[in-house]
Amino acid sequence: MKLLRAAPIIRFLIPKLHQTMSRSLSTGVFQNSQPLNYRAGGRVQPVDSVGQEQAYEPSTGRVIATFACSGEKEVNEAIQSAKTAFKIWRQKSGMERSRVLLEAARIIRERSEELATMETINNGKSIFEARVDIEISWQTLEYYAGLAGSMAGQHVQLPGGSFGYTRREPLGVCVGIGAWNYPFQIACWKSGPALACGNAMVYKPSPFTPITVVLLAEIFTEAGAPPGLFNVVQGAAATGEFLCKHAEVAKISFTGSVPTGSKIMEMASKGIKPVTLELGGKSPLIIFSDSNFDNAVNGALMANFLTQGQVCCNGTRVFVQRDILQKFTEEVVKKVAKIKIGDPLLEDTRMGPLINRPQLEKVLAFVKGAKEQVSCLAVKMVKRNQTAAHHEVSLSPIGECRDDMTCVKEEIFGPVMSILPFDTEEEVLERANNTTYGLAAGVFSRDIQRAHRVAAGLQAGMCFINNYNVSPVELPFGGYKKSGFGRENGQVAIEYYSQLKTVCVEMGNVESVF
Ligand SMILES: NC(=O)c1ccc[n+]([C@@H]2O[C@H](COP(=O)([O-])OP(=O)(O)OC[C@H]3O[C@@H](n4cnc5c(N)ncnc54)[C@H](O)[C@@H]3O)[C@@H](O)[C@H]2O)c1
Ligand SMILES: O=CCc1c[nH]c2ccc(O)cc12
Repeated sequence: MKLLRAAPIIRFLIPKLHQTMSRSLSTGVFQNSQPLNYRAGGRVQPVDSVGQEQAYEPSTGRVIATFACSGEKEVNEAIQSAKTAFKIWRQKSGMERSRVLLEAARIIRERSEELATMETINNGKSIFEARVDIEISWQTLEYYAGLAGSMAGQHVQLPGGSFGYTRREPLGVCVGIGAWNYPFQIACWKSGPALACGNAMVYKPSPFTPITVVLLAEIFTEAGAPPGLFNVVQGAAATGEFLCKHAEVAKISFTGSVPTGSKIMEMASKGIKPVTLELGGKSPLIIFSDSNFDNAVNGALMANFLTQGQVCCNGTRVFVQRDILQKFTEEVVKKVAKIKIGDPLLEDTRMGPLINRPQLEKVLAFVKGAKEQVSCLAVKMVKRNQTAAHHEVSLSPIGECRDDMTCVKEEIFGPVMSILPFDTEEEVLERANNTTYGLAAGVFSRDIQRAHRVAAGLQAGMCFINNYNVSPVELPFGGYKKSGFGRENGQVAIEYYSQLKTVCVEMGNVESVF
């Protein structure tokens, strides 16, 4: 992961434009006062609703936004708005689309500090990490802007001078449904390739993190996107279902849990809609004793503790070769104890609060269960109660776990690392693959043949060798098995947001057999 310096941002000197969002915000101050739905190029209140949600600032437990969940009529309004924009956008050349995406990327870069601050306030991740998320976000738009101008088909010569060619065409109105752990970034991972291909999008963020995706919508408009190209509806499951069941939606790209992914696929199947499913994981990280020890320890930390451990591809099952197990565990415990937990807007904080209290309770229940399952368990537990209700994090690298423990089998989505000893390559590969998930995996070894052999044998869509949790936009990302299908990022994402038309051209006369 590239680390960013805190750059002074000129935007903060222009309070008129972005008054409510400036980096001068400290924890406990922000209060949303604007509509959080976005369609036809502006913020709107939904025309109907299915209940109400509240979004929190995790580090204080304060309600920062109260909003109506979009009902069926509002969802339809957003889709109609997207349809209108699609008619214009699909006619644009790749280079014209590219210019809009590049301008959006430029604005995001210019407003990075403000966007990162809002992401931190609403999600709880450290400002240090949020800056990286925003950097990856504008890079994503730049990357797909770069591809937009060169999307092309194939020319195929046929007998007698006839020929055929293929055209890569947009799908239409695409729906994006996102999770709360990377609110802004997930919206860019979906909208970047979708818009580059000529589609329009209606996006629904998680009700826990409704704020920053609306800023993205405003940025697209400011960058020159036709009104309605990128729309936002807010809400939870019911709103999501209206989107998935709508007859005029051409594609659904979903990021979230396996159970919800399964429901999305079922709804999409009724309308024969293609889906991309970016789901959960319980990924293995294999550390051989010939690894560079310090890199392996750092890799394990990167694999487990970013965004308070709430990362889909985290390498939470850390298999360590037995001869270095003790040294490795001691070093991890030592380094974990030094992780600076606290107010996520402070410069030196590296770990903020979990997203909310139910998530915290869930994580703590896993840790409690793990302690009960193994008598000689070495649990390093740092628990700091801050003044506010949600500001609590448990860091628990658990020594000498067994494969059959609940905390080893199930996705926890919190800062909990399970350390599992192993002896041989064959054994560890079998154990690493013994899961219904297949999102990511990692291997640390100095033996390059072994590293590549193990990567080839791992049943996971994203494999890291001698690093973990770096996600350059140039590389495709997505799961095997129950972790989903389809890919985000990389050139291949274009295939998931476009359809291929074949045109067959006759240059001679029609010879009828009748
Ligand atoms: N593979 C990836 O890229 C990736 C990235 C981030 C998170 N995740 C996974 O996401 C999960 C955590 O996120 P979460 O708690 O937000 O997941 P979730 O499945 O509860 O919710 C995800 C989104 O789906 C919506 N939703 C819920 N029920 C729905 C329904 N019936 N129809 C339509 N939409 C519905 C939610 O409102 C939210 O916007 C973890 O399992 C994590 O691994 C995966
Ligand atoms: O929580 C998931 C994190 C993640 C890291 N890199 C990528 C790339 C594409 C995604 O859809 C998710 C992720």
